[in-house]
Amino acid sequence: MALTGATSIKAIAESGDFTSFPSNYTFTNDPHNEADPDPEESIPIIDLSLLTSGSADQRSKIIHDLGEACQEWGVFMVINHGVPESLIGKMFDCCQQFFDLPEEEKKEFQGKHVLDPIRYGTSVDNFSNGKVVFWRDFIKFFVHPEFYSPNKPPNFSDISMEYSKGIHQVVRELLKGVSVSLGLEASYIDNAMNLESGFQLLAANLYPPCPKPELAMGIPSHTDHGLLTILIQNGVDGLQVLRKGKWVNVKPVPNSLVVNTGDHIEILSNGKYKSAVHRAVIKSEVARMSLALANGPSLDTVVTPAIELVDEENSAGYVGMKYKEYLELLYSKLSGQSCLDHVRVSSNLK
Ligand SMILES: O=C(O)CCC(=O)C(=O)O
Ligand SMILES: [Fe+2]
Repeated sequence: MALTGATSIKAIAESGDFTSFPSNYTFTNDPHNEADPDPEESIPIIDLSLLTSGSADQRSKIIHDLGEACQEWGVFMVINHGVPESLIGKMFDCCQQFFDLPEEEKKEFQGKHVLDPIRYGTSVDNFSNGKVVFWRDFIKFFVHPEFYSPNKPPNFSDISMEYSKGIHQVVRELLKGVSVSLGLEASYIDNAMNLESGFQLLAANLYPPCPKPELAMGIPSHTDHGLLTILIQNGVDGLQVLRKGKWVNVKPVPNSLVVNTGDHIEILSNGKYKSAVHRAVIKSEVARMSLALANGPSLDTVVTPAIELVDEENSAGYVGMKYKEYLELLYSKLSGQSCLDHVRVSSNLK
């Protein structure tokens, strides 16, 4: 089989047609340094029901924990989030059915432009300018404020609409807590980021079984562009987050949502909360699937550090940029690598 970027990883993995591992899948930039198998601290857990309906004491404890999770980790798990397990199960079923479609049918969804609302692809966006192909197929679609979805399988659209609405609700609640943790009004981020028309991008990632998982990479080290990304997986681990210079394996507790901070939380908080650096490794003999739902400001919002967080001691560390322009820069010029350096005020590197 010809190993070109246009061939899905699923088709390649299923063909089993390797005499030696193809060099264009061998990833060397980000050496596969092992994550610490037994880290001293574990990833924080936030009980959302205490944030939304706990006592005043419980609420202030959770807000404190949430602030600490954002500041110290950039990743945390949310339990009692209210998104039904059955709905999550249906989402995975739909995504599996999508990836199981014949190649020609999936290719109908290949976008031409990086901001096309539905994009099926392999490796990473705009990968053709890079030499390494990552061990991942994806389908990405915009679900808010306008809703798009592939029309195959037939119930994909209904299920993903229900799922993304449920997640938007969770994100808006979390961002109330994040606002208070920054010393701002609870509705601050919701208003400043125009979350009523906030941009949501749903990405389903498929990482098929790999004959040499130690040589390949699913998604290399990166940060996400939005405010918060909500991630769930099909029970197979592979997400790692960089903490204090070391990769930490994320092992979600049952029925939790994994949340990571994105670039626009870093900008808005004037660098108090950093955008989480993470990657997806290939480890398993079985297929891994993850659903990453990026939740950002509205596309027209010009994001700057919150004025309340800027003073003589803490000058603004980032220049304002419209979120849409940020995305265009990220995807068309920078091939999905972090854009933060472009908005960071260089005299204020933290
Ligand atoms: O599959 C994962 O665990 C990570 C996915 C991810 O980082 C992304 O889609 O941006
Ligand atoms: Fe990511």
